[in-house]
Amino acid sequence: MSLDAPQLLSIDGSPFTVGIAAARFNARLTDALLEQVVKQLHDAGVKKKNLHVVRVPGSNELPVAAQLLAARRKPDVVIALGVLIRGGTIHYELIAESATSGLQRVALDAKVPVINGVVVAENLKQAEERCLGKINRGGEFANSALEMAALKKSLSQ
Ligand SMILES: Nc1c(NC[C@H](O)[C@H](O)[C@H](O)CO)[nH]c(=O)[nH]c1=O
Ligand SMILES: CC(=O)[C@@H](O)COP(=O)(O)O
Repeated sequence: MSLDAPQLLSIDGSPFTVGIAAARFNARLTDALLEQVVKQLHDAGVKKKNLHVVRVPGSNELPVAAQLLAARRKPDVVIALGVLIRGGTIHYELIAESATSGLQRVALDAKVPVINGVVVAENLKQAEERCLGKINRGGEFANSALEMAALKKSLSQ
């Protein structure tokens, strides 16, 4: 279990615009991740009007949604959220790989940081621990987003 996430740097989120794409697959868990992310961003000062949330069917659709958000909403950072749980076939593994490389591609092509907030779990218990339990992955994704938005801003000046 990975618990060694970096400490949040002291970052004022008030100047930032954030795009969030969240899958609807495994909705109880992705909704919880989304709540954690939004709470952390609000706590850091990100304004409600500067949060653009879109939903997609599953994690496979996240790269396109991230690309559309990056192009249409001009965010400082995009966060992609999904929960992939091993099924009976290797389908989840293929999606995990293509979503990961797709999200990175969008980030590099659009020159906008894209946070990979896709939880990939062997089973429901692992996924619940990360989205509903003592591991606050959503908060960690939000912190990464704030740090990358701040980095982008500082290097753009
Ligand atoms: N099995 C999971 C999926 N599967 C759905 C795909 O992401 C996609 O929507 C479908 O293949 C149509 O392109 N998605 C998740 O987010 N989590 C899963 O566990
Ligand atoms: C339909 C899916 O997204 C797929 O991952 C479901 O799992 P399975 O591998 O059992 O077909």
